[in-house]
Amino acid sequence: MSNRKKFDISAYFVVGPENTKGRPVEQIIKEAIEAGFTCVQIRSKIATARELIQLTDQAAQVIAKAGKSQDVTLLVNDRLDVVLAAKSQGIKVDGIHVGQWDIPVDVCRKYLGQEAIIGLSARTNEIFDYIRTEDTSQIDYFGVGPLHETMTKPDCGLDRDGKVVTRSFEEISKLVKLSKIPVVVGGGVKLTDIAPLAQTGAAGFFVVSAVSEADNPKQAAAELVKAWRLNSVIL
Ligand SMILES: Cc1ncc(COP(=O)(O)OP(=O)(O)O)c(N)n1
Ligand SMILES: Cc1nc(C(=O)O)sc1CCOP(=O)(O)O
Ligand SMILES: [Mg+2]
Repeated sequence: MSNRKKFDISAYFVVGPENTKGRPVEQIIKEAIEAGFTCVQIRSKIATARELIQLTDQAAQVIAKAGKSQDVTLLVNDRLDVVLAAKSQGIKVDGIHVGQWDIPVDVCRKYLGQEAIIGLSARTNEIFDYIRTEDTSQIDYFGVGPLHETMTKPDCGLDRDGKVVTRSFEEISKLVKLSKIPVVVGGGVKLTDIAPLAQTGAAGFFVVSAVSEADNPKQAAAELVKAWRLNSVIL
């Protein structure tokens, strides 16, 4: 199912070793997947390239052991080099997530090919401009946020004055209606956000800490997935 025509970003887990309170990343990924998460992004600002390749390998193996290689999408944040190295080692990684200041989408597409899944994030108001002015045909989804200020990524949503600008459900609904590609929303997302978020028509939510820092990650993940399924307007 993880190809450009059919992939599921409804419950999207972003994680790296700095997010797990010292617990093994692969164990928490395993629990998130068992609980029904549909997409995993390996994201670390401290891990080396070799560590990121290893984490990607571990995630791919966990997904395969759960029998979900065709159902759960595995992406790497920022690092085209890591995706290429992982693929060259035979690791099943489906694509990359980049921001507007990262490796450009056309370069990712050139090296990863037409089958790869490429997500792009930007601040919501920039995405409105992006949708109006740019060709989005090479992008598979937009990652949008922050819904709330978050310690996981303190620099997200910063405006020119250094103030964090968060996104309203109304803005997200508007963006979802305008966008030709799916929109996944994150940034401080907690269980209580899932129902109103699902009602915006977004394709999904992404979280780091709501799962990775939970006392019981599997239970936290299961509650998020259940809430999304109960409230989603997308069938
Ligand atoms: C699904 C998703 N959406 C947004 C982001 C943020 O990407 P970016 O702005 O490039 O910031 P970093 O994650 O690289 O710090 C994301 N990673 N995933
Ligand atoms: C990786 C990332 N991107 C964001 C954005 O708004 O673009 S917020 C974010 C981190 C989200 O972590 P948590 O679920 O712990 O708040
Ligand atoms: Mg980035």
